[in-house]
Amino acid sequence: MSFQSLSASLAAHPLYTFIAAVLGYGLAMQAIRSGTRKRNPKNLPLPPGPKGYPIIGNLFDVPQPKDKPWIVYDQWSRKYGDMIYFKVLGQSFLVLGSLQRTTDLLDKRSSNYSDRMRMPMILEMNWGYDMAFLPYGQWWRRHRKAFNEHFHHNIVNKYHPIQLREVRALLNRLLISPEGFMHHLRHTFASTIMSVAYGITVEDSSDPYISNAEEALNGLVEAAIPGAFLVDLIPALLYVPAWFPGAGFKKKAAYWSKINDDVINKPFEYIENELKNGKALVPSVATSLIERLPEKRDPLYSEERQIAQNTAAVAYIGGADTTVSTAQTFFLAMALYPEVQRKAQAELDIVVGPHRLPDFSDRDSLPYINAVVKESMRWNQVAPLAIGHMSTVDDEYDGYFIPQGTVPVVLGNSWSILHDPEVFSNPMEYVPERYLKDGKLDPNARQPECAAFGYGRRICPGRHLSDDSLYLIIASVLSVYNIKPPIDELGNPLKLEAEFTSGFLS
Ligand code: HEM
Repeated sequence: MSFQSLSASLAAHPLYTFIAAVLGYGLAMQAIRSGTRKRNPKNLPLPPGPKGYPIIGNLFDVPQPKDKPWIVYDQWSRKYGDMIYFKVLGQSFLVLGSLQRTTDLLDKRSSNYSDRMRMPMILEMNWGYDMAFLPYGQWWRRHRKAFNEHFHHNIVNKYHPIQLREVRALLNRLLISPEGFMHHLRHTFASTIMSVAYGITVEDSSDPYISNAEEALNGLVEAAIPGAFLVDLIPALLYVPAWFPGAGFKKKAAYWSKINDDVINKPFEYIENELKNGKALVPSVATSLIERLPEKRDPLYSEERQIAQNTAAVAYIGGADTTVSTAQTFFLAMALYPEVQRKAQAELDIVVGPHRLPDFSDRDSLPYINAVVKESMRWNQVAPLAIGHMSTVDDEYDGYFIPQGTVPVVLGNSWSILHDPEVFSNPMEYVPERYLKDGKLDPNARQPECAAFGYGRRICPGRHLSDDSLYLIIASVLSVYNIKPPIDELGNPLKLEAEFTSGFLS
């Protein structure tokens, strides 16, 4: 074989293509980095972090999504400080490990730190409809505005009747089959948010709307931590054929993409058709958005329809899995901390009494219950690294250079912030008393809301709805049930240990 034919057949070999893509990408990123040096005229240092290798950077140091990355970053913070900078294949990451850092950058400079990393895997999975992954700009703003109109602080009380109905149904399901509490909680939130978003009442969790959305979320949990799939770091891999070893991500992406199609289209089209046929529907986010669409011949119609469709789907997707996770945390905490449970029930006995169930009007009179809601948010965060923010221009901060260009993904380590032993003594313990002073909520205590819902202009817009749901579940369940550990065959309580899953949502 001649040298030319050998090199020609090598060039056609997929492994060669792969290696060339990795090296090419690494070299391109090195070139961008040299460009970065030119943009740093004061020659400021980058923030500290683990030293990496040329081209691959810290590829072998970064924790995998299954390894609870927030805990690893928390340990790194002790070595490098509360700003850790590292690179993987040219992509820069900046992990912020304290409230001061997230406030300075993500809140106070949020006009610069509100973009999102382009994640090819997420887009391949058809998540482009979810505003959580949209780049900062006009298209995102239009989505956020449509969403806020239905979920801002002063409007969420219109969903109280749905929340009351669903939480009471939960109490009934818990009575019939208490051992299924994990499933019942999931059903309650899915059903609540389905009613809010589409006005659809879901009788059973095997309902295809719910099972589709849950399957879509399973994919998101796997893929949404930056770097979880190599293709996010080496977008050239998108062009590798699906049969190529290591290109399994393509099959996964195609599967989830189809599921997402159904999540976006099916319930929305159902509501659209029912309205077209003149059916009287329960008012919902979807009906209100559809009724306000411009005429079909209006040039804005198709964009506005897409925003409406995306907004309803995102309400469901953003709301179904997050709050349920915090409610499950609450159940675990009650089984582990009976004394906390007893105090919460004593408060309910005095304020609500034995003849009715608590409702939203009781909330201001239940400081201990409110503290339990807060501690359930803090003890284990649903989204411990929030969602990565990205800067749009170069920045100087505290004597460091923070480059745009290769664009640092800025991860607020909410877990570190809410487990800082200087602020929360014994942070691994579940202690609602941290938020109380003289029997009232202490306004000076650090609130978990400062980090649990993310930061700046991207802060979670569903937080008010979620807070109401959590309060009602916690107050209602504790007013009629005791939560205890399971028992063994001799009737002795099993020893429980708190253990949380890893991934984008914990
Ligand atoms: C315990 C409950 C919840 C938690 C802990 C939570 C947490 C978060 C976090 C950490 C972010 C990322 C913020 C950032 O980028 O800095 C976020 C974004 C978002 N959340 Fe939530 N969330 C919860 C409930 C909900 C609910 C109930 C909804 C919908 C009704 C929702 C809808 C969204 C949306 C649409 C975004 C994207 C915002 C954007 O990128 O502009 N979330 N959430």
